[in-house]
Amino acid sequence: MIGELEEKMRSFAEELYKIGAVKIGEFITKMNIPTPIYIDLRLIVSFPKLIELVSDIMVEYLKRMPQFDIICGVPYAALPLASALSSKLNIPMVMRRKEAKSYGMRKMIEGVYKKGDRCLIIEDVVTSGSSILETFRDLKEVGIECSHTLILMDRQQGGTSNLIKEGITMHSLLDMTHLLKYLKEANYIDSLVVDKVTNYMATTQVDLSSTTIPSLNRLNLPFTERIPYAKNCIARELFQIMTEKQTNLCIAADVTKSADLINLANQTGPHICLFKTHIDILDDFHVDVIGTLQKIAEKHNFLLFEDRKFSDIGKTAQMQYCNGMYKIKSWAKVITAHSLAGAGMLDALKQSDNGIFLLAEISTSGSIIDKNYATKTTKLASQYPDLIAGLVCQSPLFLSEPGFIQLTPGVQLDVESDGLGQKYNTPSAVIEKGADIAVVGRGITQSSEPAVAAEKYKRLLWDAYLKRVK
Ligand SMILES: O=c1ccn([C@@H]2O[C@H](COP(=O)(O)O)[C@@H](O)[C@H]2O)c(=O)[nH]1
Repeated sequence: MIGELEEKMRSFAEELYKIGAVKIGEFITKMNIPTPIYIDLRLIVSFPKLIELVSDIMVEYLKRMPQFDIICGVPYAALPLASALSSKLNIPMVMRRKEAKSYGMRKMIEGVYKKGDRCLIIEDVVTSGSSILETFRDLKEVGIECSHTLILMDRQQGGTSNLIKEGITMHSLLDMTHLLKYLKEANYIDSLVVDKVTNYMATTQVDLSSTTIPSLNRLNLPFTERIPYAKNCIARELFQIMTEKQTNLCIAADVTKSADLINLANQTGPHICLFKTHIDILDDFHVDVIGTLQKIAEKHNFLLFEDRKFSDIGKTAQMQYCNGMYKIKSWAKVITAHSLAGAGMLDALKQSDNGIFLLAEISTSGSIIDKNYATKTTKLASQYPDLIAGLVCQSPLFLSEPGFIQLTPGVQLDVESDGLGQKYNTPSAVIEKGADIAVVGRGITQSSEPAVAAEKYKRLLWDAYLKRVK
């Protein structure tokens, strides 16, 4: 920090808080570490006056630094800052691509430069410094020299020392200690938050030379701790419901009469987090059934889930989802899809408030799905974290992605198969094999007392989950 710029930085810190760029809560960093504070400086593009203020401060700061021939912003968040600075100082800018183009010159650095040019790297927020190093390496590759970086905000978690090891001096306008100080003095945060963040910074220093990035195993994490990792709204809601109701039971309500379906929802409602339907097996479907199910779902706090297993080209899948007599989109926020049609179909099914469980494995003997298909499905899911709530599978395919949910069907006590290929496991066996939510159908629907059976499955599944996360 530089003394005379302090007042400007204080008002900058307060402005950041006012526009919502400083968030207090539970978040996940790029390094997959939970954090109680998140700084989102990408927001400032929407506040031209703030860009103006910060680029003025940068210009002041640069008066004390060596001369540079070019400026490069770390993509993408720092690009508007670098470009504002470039025009204020009349120093040319170059741009680093995140990925090389698949056509043309395949250049990683765009713009006009020559070997030996001295470049100043601009970044918004630094935790470990890893993003600056990626940019630095690409610039070095084409002969551009960089030994300084000017950043807006240092989270003080090891960035300075990681960069200096590579010969880069980091200059920051603001650091976490000062941000907390200014916000506390302006009464935006209290000392509890200051202590929590300070303690967090002290215990989460990142040394890039020795770091194996902390890998998380979702099987050991309680559902509440997985909420911040979940990017899909339905996954977050399910973690919440499961925790509140202490149930990870999904009923497969495979009955063919509407009255039976409604009875099942009423009886099992208190014990389930998801009510899974195959709406097209009802002999007497009428839209009123949906309204009734919605009321019961609201009363007992569970979600309606249509196991439609979409698998067609995008356009057809979209019509199957939105149109026809079932109008699935209007009531089932949770649906299933096969992964075989790929990204186009997922784009077609995407809504802002829905969640898809992708089928990576199937619980029936003789299935032609193999390991390769399951792995590709997992990969596809990671490309759509906003849309995918989880995977339908029989084994723990994704361990280090705690934001996804493993949904496992084929669960029944005392029965191994149904004679038509379905394979069953016990509640404790599926939880051990990574299930977060277990689907039980005939184990409940064919019981003489579905409510009692549901309660029993609920207890067995929840106990097995508690044992796993202990
Ligand atoms: O791999 C899968 C995917 C989906 N299911 C569905 O789950 C239920 C299972 O019912 P049970 O009576 O418990 O056998 C059913 O609706 C299937 O369509 C599955 O079994 N396996």
